[in-house]
Amino acid sequence: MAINQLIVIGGGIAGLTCAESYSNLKPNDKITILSCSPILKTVCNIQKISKVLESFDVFESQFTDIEFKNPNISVVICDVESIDINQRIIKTDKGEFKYDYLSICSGAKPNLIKESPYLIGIRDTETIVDLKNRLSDAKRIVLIGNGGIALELIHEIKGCQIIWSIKDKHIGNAFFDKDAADFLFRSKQVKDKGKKEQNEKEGTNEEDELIAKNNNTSTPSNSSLYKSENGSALGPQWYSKYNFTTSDEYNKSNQEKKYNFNENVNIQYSTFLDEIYSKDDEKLKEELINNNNDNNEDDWPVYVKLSNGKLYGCNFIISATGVIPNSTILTKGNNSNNSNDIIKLSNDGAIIVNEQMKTSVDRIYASGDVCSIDWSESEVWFQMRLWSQARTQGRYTAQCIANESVKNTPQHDNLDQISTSFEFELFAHATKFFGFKVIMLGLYNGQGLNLNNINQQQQQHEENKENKENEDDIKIYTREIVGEQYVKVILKNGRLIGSLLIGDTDLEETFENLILNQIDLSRYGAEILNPEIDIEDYFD
Ligand SMILES: Cc1cc2nc3c(=O)[nH]c(=O)nc-3n(C[C@H](O)[C@H](O)[C@H](O)COP(=O)(O)OP(=O)(O)OC[C@H]3O[C@@H](n4cnc5c(N)ncnc54)[C@H](O)[C@@H]3O)c2cc1C
Ligand SMILES: NC(=O)C1=CN([C@@H]2O[C@H](COP(=O)(O)OP(=O)(O)OC[C@H]3O[C@@H](n4cnc5c(N)ncnc54)[C@H](O)[C@@H]3O)[C@@H](O)[C@H]2O)C=CC1
Repeated sequence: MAINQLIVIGGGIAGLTCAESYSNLKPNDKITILSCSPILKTVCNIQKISKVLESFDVFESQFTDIEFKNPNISVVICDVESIDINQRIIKTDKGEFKYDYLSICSGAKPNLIKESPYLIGIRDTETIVDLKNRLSDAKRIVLIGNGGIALELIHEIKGCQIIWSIKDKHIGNAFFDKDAADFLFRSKQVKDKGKKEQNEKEGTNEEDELIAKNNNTSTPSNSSLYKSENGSALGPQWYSKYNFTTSDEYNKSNQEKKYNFNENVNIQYSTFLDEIYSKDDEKLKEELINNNNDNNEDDWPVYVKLSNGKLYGCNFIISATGVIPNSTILTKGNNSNNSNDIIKLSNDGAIIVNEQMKTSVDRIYASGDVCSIDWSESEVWFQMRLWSQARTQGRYTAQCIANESVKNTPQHDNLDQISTSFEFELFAHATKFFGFKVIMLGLYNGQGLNLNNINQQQQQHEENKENKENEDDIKIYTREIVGEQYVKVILKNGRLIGSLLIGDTDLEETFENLILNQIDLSRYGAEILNPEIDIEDYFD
């Protein structure tokens, strides 16, 4: 029986899941993980929320723990430089490695909008340590971006002013439409107010909680040995381990000024970052003369000019503006940047894989943030660069490689099936924003539908307080209790195709079943969201 050598590049969630799943499927094969970070990401405490939704914790494991647990896995800490696809050799700073099969799980890095020593991105533990250090004496920062990281940071960073520049008209555009974003925004204010009142009543304050939280902060590990490379992406609720209060505020035990979201966050809607000026930049002097100087009474190390002409001095800038897939390890030396390129990439630079997670090169597979998937035939699944998808893809890739390796051999019939393409049938994501549980199912935001129609319909909904059918036979129903929960469903031709659930709604399992079963719900109309009715009774 031939023993295959599988090489996995990357020790993030996709890489480790791929390596461990393959190890279970083919315990006699050899697996080598090449990672520039000695800290690998493992998943623990997996809890099934529904058929497709699960929550889990992500732990940082030493590579020696992984080798101990899986005798056929070895880990080499190295920097992969390029891949000779003809000789099937991987070139690294620690020498060359030959593979029979290769799984590229090299993740992504922050897409920084400008180069500046005052501008940082957030990805791994190291970048968080940098953020924490910079915050310790910061009075004002500028946050650019309106996606997952920005939403988390705006909720967590306390004690300094944040100028939040977003290119959209509402917050959280990467995840939410205006309706849902407004709900979150208003609910956060209600929640903050309630918390403040309760604290005052009980004589506790936010600082006590933060001190407790800070005491629990584990020593951050050095996640990457290579300065030029990033470590693995942080885990769910990564921020709960850290306290992002500036020491200035934090150390004043009897401070008068309490944190207040409205006062501390200045949102600049529909703006882009135009320029960054260091304080001794000649052009800055001109800008300061021309600009209304109200925002800049202090002397700041760096200044930011936004597209609306406003100039803000600040201590530093966070660019939370998406990611760039780490695909150059495969393209280097293989692509020449023309249409005949051997390695097929998507527009955003990710490695395109087919329905077997195989790249355009034989024996090379890819999964997680580095890959691009557009083969799913399901109308209600789409790719987003998330933990849950990286895990599913890593497992499915292991299955595909194992299937391929036993093709036309007697072992074929004995191979376990731990994953199928069914895992790409329904988009499902469970997370938390502003302290609220958030569940996204299917086309929860009307992705790929005629959004103008949907938006118009939502406007009508606001004006008329009733939903109307549009040309595409798409109906959107929403219900909300400010500060508690928000429920949105999207129906196409009477069938549920997406749902967004914020707060403890207990509806995830029911709606997931309704999307998967594609039952015609037309006759229920808006009743589908009537809280007096137990919707499950209808469909038992
Ligand atoms: C701050 C933050 C918060 C997030 N929060 C959530 C969340 O709440 N929920 C959610 O679902 N998703 C979240 N995500 C997204 C999620 O973390 C990623 O989608 C997921 O971790 C991707 O996993 P991956 O294994 O593909 O990549 P990564 O975790 O980036 O791992 C890539 C690995 O490849 C290695 N590597 C890269 N280049 C090389 C090289 N040349 N040589 C050797 N090794 C290399 C890296 O060291 C790393 O080990 C968050 C992301 C960030 C940055
Ligand atoms: N709870 C969760 O599920 C979380 C998931 N993540 C994931 O981590 C990854 C990284 O997060 P983010 O960086 O927040 O990416 P993101 O994709 O969530 O959001 C990127 C944001 O940057 C904006 N943007 C892009 N280019 C810009 C430019 N030039 N100027 C101004 N704005 C620009 C986009 O409009 C968008 O609002 C994403 O894949 C995200 O899905 C991150 C945090 C939390």
